[in-house]
Amino acid sequence: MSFLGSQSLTTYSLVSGVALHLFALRHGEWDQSAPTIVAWYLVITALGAGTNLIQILVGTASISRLLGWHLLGLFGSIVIYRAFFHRLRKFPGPFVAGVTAFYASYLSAKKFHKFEEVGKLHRQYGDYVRLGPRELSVADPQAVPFIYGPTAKTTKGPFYDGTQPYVSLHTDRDKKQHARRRRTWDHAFSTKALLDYEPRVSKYSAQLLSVVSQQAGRAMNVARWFNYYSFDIMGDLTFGKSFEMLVTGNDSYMLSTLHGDMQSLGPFLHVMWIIPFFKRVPGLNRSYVAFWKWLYEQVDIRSKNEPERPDIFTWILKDFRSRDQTEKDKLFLHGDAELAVVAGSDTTAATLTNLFYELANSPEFTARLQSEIDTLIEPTYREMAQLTLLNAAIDETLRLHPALPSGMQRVTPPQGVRVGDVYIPGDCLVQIPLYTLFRDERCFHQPHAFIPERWSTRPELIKDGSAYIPFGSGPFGCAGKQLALMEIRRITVDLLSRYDIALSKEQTHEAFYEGQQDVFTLVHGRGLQLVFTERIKA
Ligand code: HEM
Repeated sequence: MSFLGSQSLTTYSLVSGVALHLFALRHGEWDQSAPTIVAWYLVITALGAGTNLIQILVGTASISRLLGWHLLGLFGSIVIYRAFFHRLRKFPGPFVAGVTAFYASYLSAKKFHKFEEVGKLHRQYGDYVRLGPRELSVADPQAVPFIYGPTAKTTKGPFYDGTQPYVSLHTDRDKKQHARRRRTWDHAFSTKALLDYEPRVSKYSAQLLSVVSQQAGRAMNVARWFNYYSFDIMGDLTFGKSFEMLVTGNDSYMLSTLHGDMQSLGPFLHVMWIIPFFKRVPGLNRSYVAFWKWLYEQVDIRSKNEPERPDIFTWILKDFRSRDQTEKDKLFLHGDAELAVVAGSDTTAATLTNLFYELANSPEFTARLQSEIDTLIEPTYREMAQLTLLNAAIDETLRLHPALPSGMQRVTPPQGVRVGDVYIPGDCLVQIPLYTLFRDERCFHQPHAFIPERWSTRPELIKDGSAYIPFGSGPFGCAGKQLALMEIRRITVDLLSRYDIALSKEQTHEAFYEGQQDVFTLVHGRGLQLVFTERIKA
């Protein structure tokens, strides 16, 4: 005997799926709850099967069949809604992109060249492309102030929840709280604080010089050594000790874990609901748990050992100690420790690699740059900051190869955002692909060519400089920009004053470009083989 007819229960199952989507999942963000939702499904299914509940209710209907109808209702409703009723439906783009965020993941995973794939979509569909069900890629230079500018009404998107429960300054989505924390970071990068960091930067520059002197005349993978340089500096300025990679010549635990995670998780950054599984499911989370245990140990050691001269962590600890030191404060502290190393390393290393690639391809410009550098005897940070050609080369490198090539995710405010004639509805994800934008004819003449002079003697080659934001802009712009520039200038000056550079015979342009990987920041998977030759000065 059955309590309900099998037919009506099938209908209820289907309708329950539709209702779950329309009245619950369609509203708000559920990414962080994904493991809990899946766990509930498993529990209910097990209970239904284990207690013969279904048999009592419907006789012959099986739990798996009803679950099937429920899921059909749920996913059917999601697809129909996204394709035909969603507020972004009028924006052009591949049909699949509008239906599932896995499309953007597919673009990311395909050779890790999302910046190029998205560029192709813009050439096909125009400035506004629907890249995901709730996501727009915007390549309109006019949109920059509305999405990233100091007075933009946008907030950071769900991508930033990827580090939950650890919330760093970078991943803090609460604007007020972020502004409070940002003041601490701004102290850590004040002009005075930077002077404390200068001797450390010089020390690691000298270590890298020593490595280069041993390998001069032979092909050398500089991408690897620039990574060691930037990571060792950030280790020193955060944990009070270098990772010693410039000395040992081996990858540290931090670098290999970070790069491993970026490779495996990079493609999932558009489907953030998957990330919590990697943190909470036993077995899957082994590397995650081990990493944070290691990080806690480093923070603990650093907290008990104050360095002679203040470092970045001095400021973060000071703020932490002035607070109640609640569990939340501890999550902030450890989130910030990770951020300091992560934000400061790959970005700087990738920029150095790209800079040296461009310089090796521009011998005439590099010779002039060397002459400029030769005017300084023992260059200080302040003096290096005045080198016109050096600064122009860095700017031009970041234009052609932005360290965050696909831009930064933001959410539009409830009232939406208007850019000229285009209205972007509220509560949508927007992202400006910096790689595409910085190579836009509307912003720069000869946009694909490396012409540093556009930033010095030939400003007419810049049509719209306001779109150029390699360090971001507004309240969430890069906190460590001046440290990054100090590191880049120091090692560039030290190397170019002693060495000429050239691509090694084996290094092709294709391999260099193919090896660039977009995993939120840009990394050089295949490296860059350069040959350093001692300079013969007149
Ligand atoms: C060439 C090197 C660098 C580039 C191109 C760069 C670029 C950027 C960009 C575009 C952002 C905005 C990210 C977003 O909105 O999601 C950012 C944020 C940030 N960067 Fe950098 N960065 C570089 C080096 C550094 C260094 C050396 C540090 C030192 C720790 C650093 C610390 C930070 C921090 C703390 C944030 C978060 C700021 C906030 O949310 O208020 N960066 N960076």
